[in-house]
Amino acid sequence: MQVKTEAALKFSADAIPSKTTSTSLRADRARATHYCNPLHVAQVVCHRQKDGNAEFLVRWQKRKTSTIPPKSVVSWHTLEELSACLHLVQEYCSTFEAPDLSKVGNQPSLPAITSLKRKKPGDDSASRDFTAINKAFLQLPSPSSRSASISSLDDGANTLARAPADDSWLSISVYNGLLKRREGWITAYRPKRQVKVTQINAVNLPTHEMLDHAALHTAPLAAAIRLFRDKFMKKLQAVPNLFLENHHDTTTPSLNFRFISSYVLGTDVEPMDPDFQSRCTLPCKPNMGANRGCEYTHLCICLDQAAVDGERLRTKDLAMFARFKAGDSMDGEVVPRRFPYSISSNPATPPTLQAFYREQRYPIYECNLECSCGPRCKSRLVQKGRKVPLTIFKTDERGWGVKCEEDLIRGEFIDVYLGEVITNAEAERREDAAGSAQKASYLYSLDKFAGDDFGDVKPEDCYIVDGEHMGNVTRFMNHSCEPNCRQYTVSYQKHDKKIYDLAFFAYEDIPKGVELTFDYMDRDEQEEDDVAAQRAKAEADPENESKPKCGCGATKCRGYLWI
Ligand SMILES: C[S@@+](CC[C@H](N)C(=O)[O-])C[C@H]1O[C@@H](n2cnc3c(N)ncnc32)[C@H](O)[C@@H]1O
Repeated sequence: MQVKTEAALKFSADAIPSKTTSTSLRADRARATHYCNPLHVAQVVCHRQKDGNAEFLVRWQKRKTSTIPPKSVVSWHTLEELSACLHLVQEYCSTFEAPDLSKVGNQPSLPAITSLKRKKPGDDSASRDFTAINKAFLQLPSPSSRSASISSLDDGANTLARAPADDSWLSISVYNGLLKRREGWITAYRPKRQVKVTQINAVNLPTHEMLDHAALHTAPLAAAIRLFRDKFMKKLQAVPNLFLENHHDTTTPSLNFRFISSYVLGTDVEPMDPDFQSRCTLPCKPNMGANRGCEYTHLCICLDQAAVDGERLRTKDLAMFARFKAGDSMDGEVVPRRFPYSISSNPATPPTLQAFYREQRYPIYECNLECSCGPRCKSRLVQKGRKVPLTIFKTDERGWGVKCEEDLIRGEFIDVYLGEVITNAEAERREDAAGSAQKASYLYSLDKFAGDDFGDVKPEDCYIVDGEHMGNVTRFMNHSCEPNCRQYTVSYQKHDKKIYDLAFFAYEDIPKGVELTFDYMDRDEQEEDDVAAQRAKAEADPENESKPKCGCGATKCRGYLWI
């Protein structure tokens, strides 16, 4: 049996087994206890080619309680050792230009890739320039205190860079000795025999030499890219009727994303007490209405807050109809109400959102688990989940997008937006942490009822859905100023104005394969001239300079995403 030695943990190049021969398999096993824990890895900084394989330079999280000299420790690791942190390797690899598909094919299992190129700064939102990497890597002291002489870590454990005379050097040096596993952490280790701990200055990590080497040796990244794809496909397989398509490059959506099937409630997010759940009782009963659901449009308590059916009210009570037309509130009045969905007698035709709801954006109240009606009730649709087959696909210039594999008819339900439900304060904290980098945004406010007539939900108390790291397919839907889908509020618990569903319906007939989009600002339709004037004004305003530009290409494009 292979005995684990401290030498095996050395983070010089020689310590990393790279070939799976019978002896190196044993070596792999010996290293198995040193698989990198994602909680301890801060960032993947650079890569190099070693014996034809890629190795990645990893920066470890700083250990608050550590008294061991290095405040930042880096080490080289194989893909295998980084198998639990592949999303960090993927983030690093996204700083390289995707390879030409005509050379590498587009199969789920990719052949070796030879044309990866380091992206030029500003190529797209995912690209980072090297200065940015360096800055993120260390909280740098002022440039004047940096060492003028930087050695490459490629030189191995004996590299010693000349340090500047001031004390700042201590906090920026990188221990380059042995690593040891201690209390679940991988820490720098100073063997007793070792008289002098070798350190290198890490002010400019990755060094220019490392960057040059990485730019020249991109071929081994093909193995990493293949792994990203395989791992994402595994996540996708757990979601019915969902596919991935990429005819542009070999990238895969972020591995730091988990598909979920319902909201995940964050800290301090409280759903309403189920005891206050309003529900329909008698005369509603399961499977009434010729097996097509509830027919009690003026008695069902669940329709209390539904839209008033003006046409039927006119035939029933002219005086009341006049009040309704004059804009009086019909809350609490026994009047005919409208079911939100039309159910066709043809089972091949999907249910659709009634025109009134589609145009007026009236909140939809569906029956809930406590209701007396059965599963066929007309007021149950969104809660039954997505039925249409969707594909996440790579767009020309807007990252990933979503399309449907079948024709959609106007008013057809697509899916809800899911994610982690967080407080406003937490959303602000996350936005601040993301900084000014032009990152994609996945925050969706649950503010439909903020400042409504009852005034019981203040804007600052609204919750926010964050779909960045957990969510579902709709988190990949892009914005258009002339969208073909719209988002509607769907509630099961009428009194809970803070947690409800954000449901997407087709706003027009959408042929199969057309990208599904919605308006991130949820604006009503405007005249073309008004939009053009608005766009010209926005473009002239220096405050908008750093705002993300819209690439929807619509005639009525407002120019910016959030404007
Ligand atoms: C909810 S995500 C949509 C999915 C995203 N494309 C992706 O690849 O993950 C929102 C982000 O997508 C990009 N995006 C969406 N619509 C866009 C548009 N019309 N023009 C430019 N970028 C857009 C922006 O980066 C935005 O912050």
